[in-house]
Amino acid sequence: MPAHAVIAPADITGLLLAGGRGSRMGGIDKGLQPFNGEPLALHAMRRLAPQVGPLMVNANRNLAEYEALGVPVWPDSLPDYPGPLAGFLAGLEHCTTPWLLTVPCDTPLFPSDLAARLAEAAIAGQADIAMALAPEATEDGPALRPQPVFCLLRAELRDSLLRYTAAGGRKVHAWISQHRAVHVPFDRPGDAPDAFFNANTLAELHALENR
Ligand SMILES: Nc1nc2c(ncn2[C@@H]2O[C@H](COP(=O)(O)OP(=O)(O)OP(=O)(O)O)[C@@H](O)[C@H]2O)c(=O)[nH]1
Ligand SMILES: [Mg+2]
Repeated sequence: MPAHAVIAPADITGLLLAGGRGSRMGGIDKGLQPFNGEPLALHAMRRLAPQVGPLMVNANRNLAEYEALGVPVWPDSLPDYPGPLAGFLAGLEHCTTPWLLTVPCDTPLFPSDLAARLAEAAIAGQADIAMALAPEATEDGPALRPQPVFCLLRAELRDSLLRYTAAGGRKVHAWISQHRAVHVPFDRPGDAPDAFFNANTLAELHALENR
């Protein structure tokens, strides 16, 4: 790859991951839950759209409601809610751009420069995957934690992920570690410290609304 290569937004398909069970929310469809009066999925799509070219949604329930967002909706091809890698796979199976960017449906404040910074790091590191790192509070103070569902993936990884999941693999980190990956910290001065706050429970969702 030439050193001056860049990844343009049009080279990236944005994939909203909304295919989980939402069990910590009582089994409801997380992406359709209202956040400040509008579905979480709509907030995420609005933030994602200016950063990428094509958009798609991965969902396994209420497909018509996701289709109302006006973008293609793809369910998992793997049965039984095997986890986020099933969403990655659904995205890679339908992606026609060289890169795919995944974002989850439950993190409405994710950075507006997510795609640009992951893309820059992927090129600089000649990587096939770029994953976000975000500051999180721990007992020993703030630490940078991987955000495995915020991933920029080269579309050519599809066959690798097909093989990994067909063999029963379910762990995002284990699959990613088979590839050339870079980690991209989002803790610069000016980065919002709560950009990667996600809502797993309704209480967390309401707390996030009131920030
Ligand atoms: N396609 C697909 N996506 C999933 C699956 N499990 C989780 N995800 C997505 O991965 C992201 C992070 O998952 P979680 O925060 O654990 O969401 P969840 O699995 O719906 O919620 P819990 O059941 O409470 O764990 C979310 O965007 C989910 O929609 C799955 O089995 N299939
Ligand atoms: Mg889960």
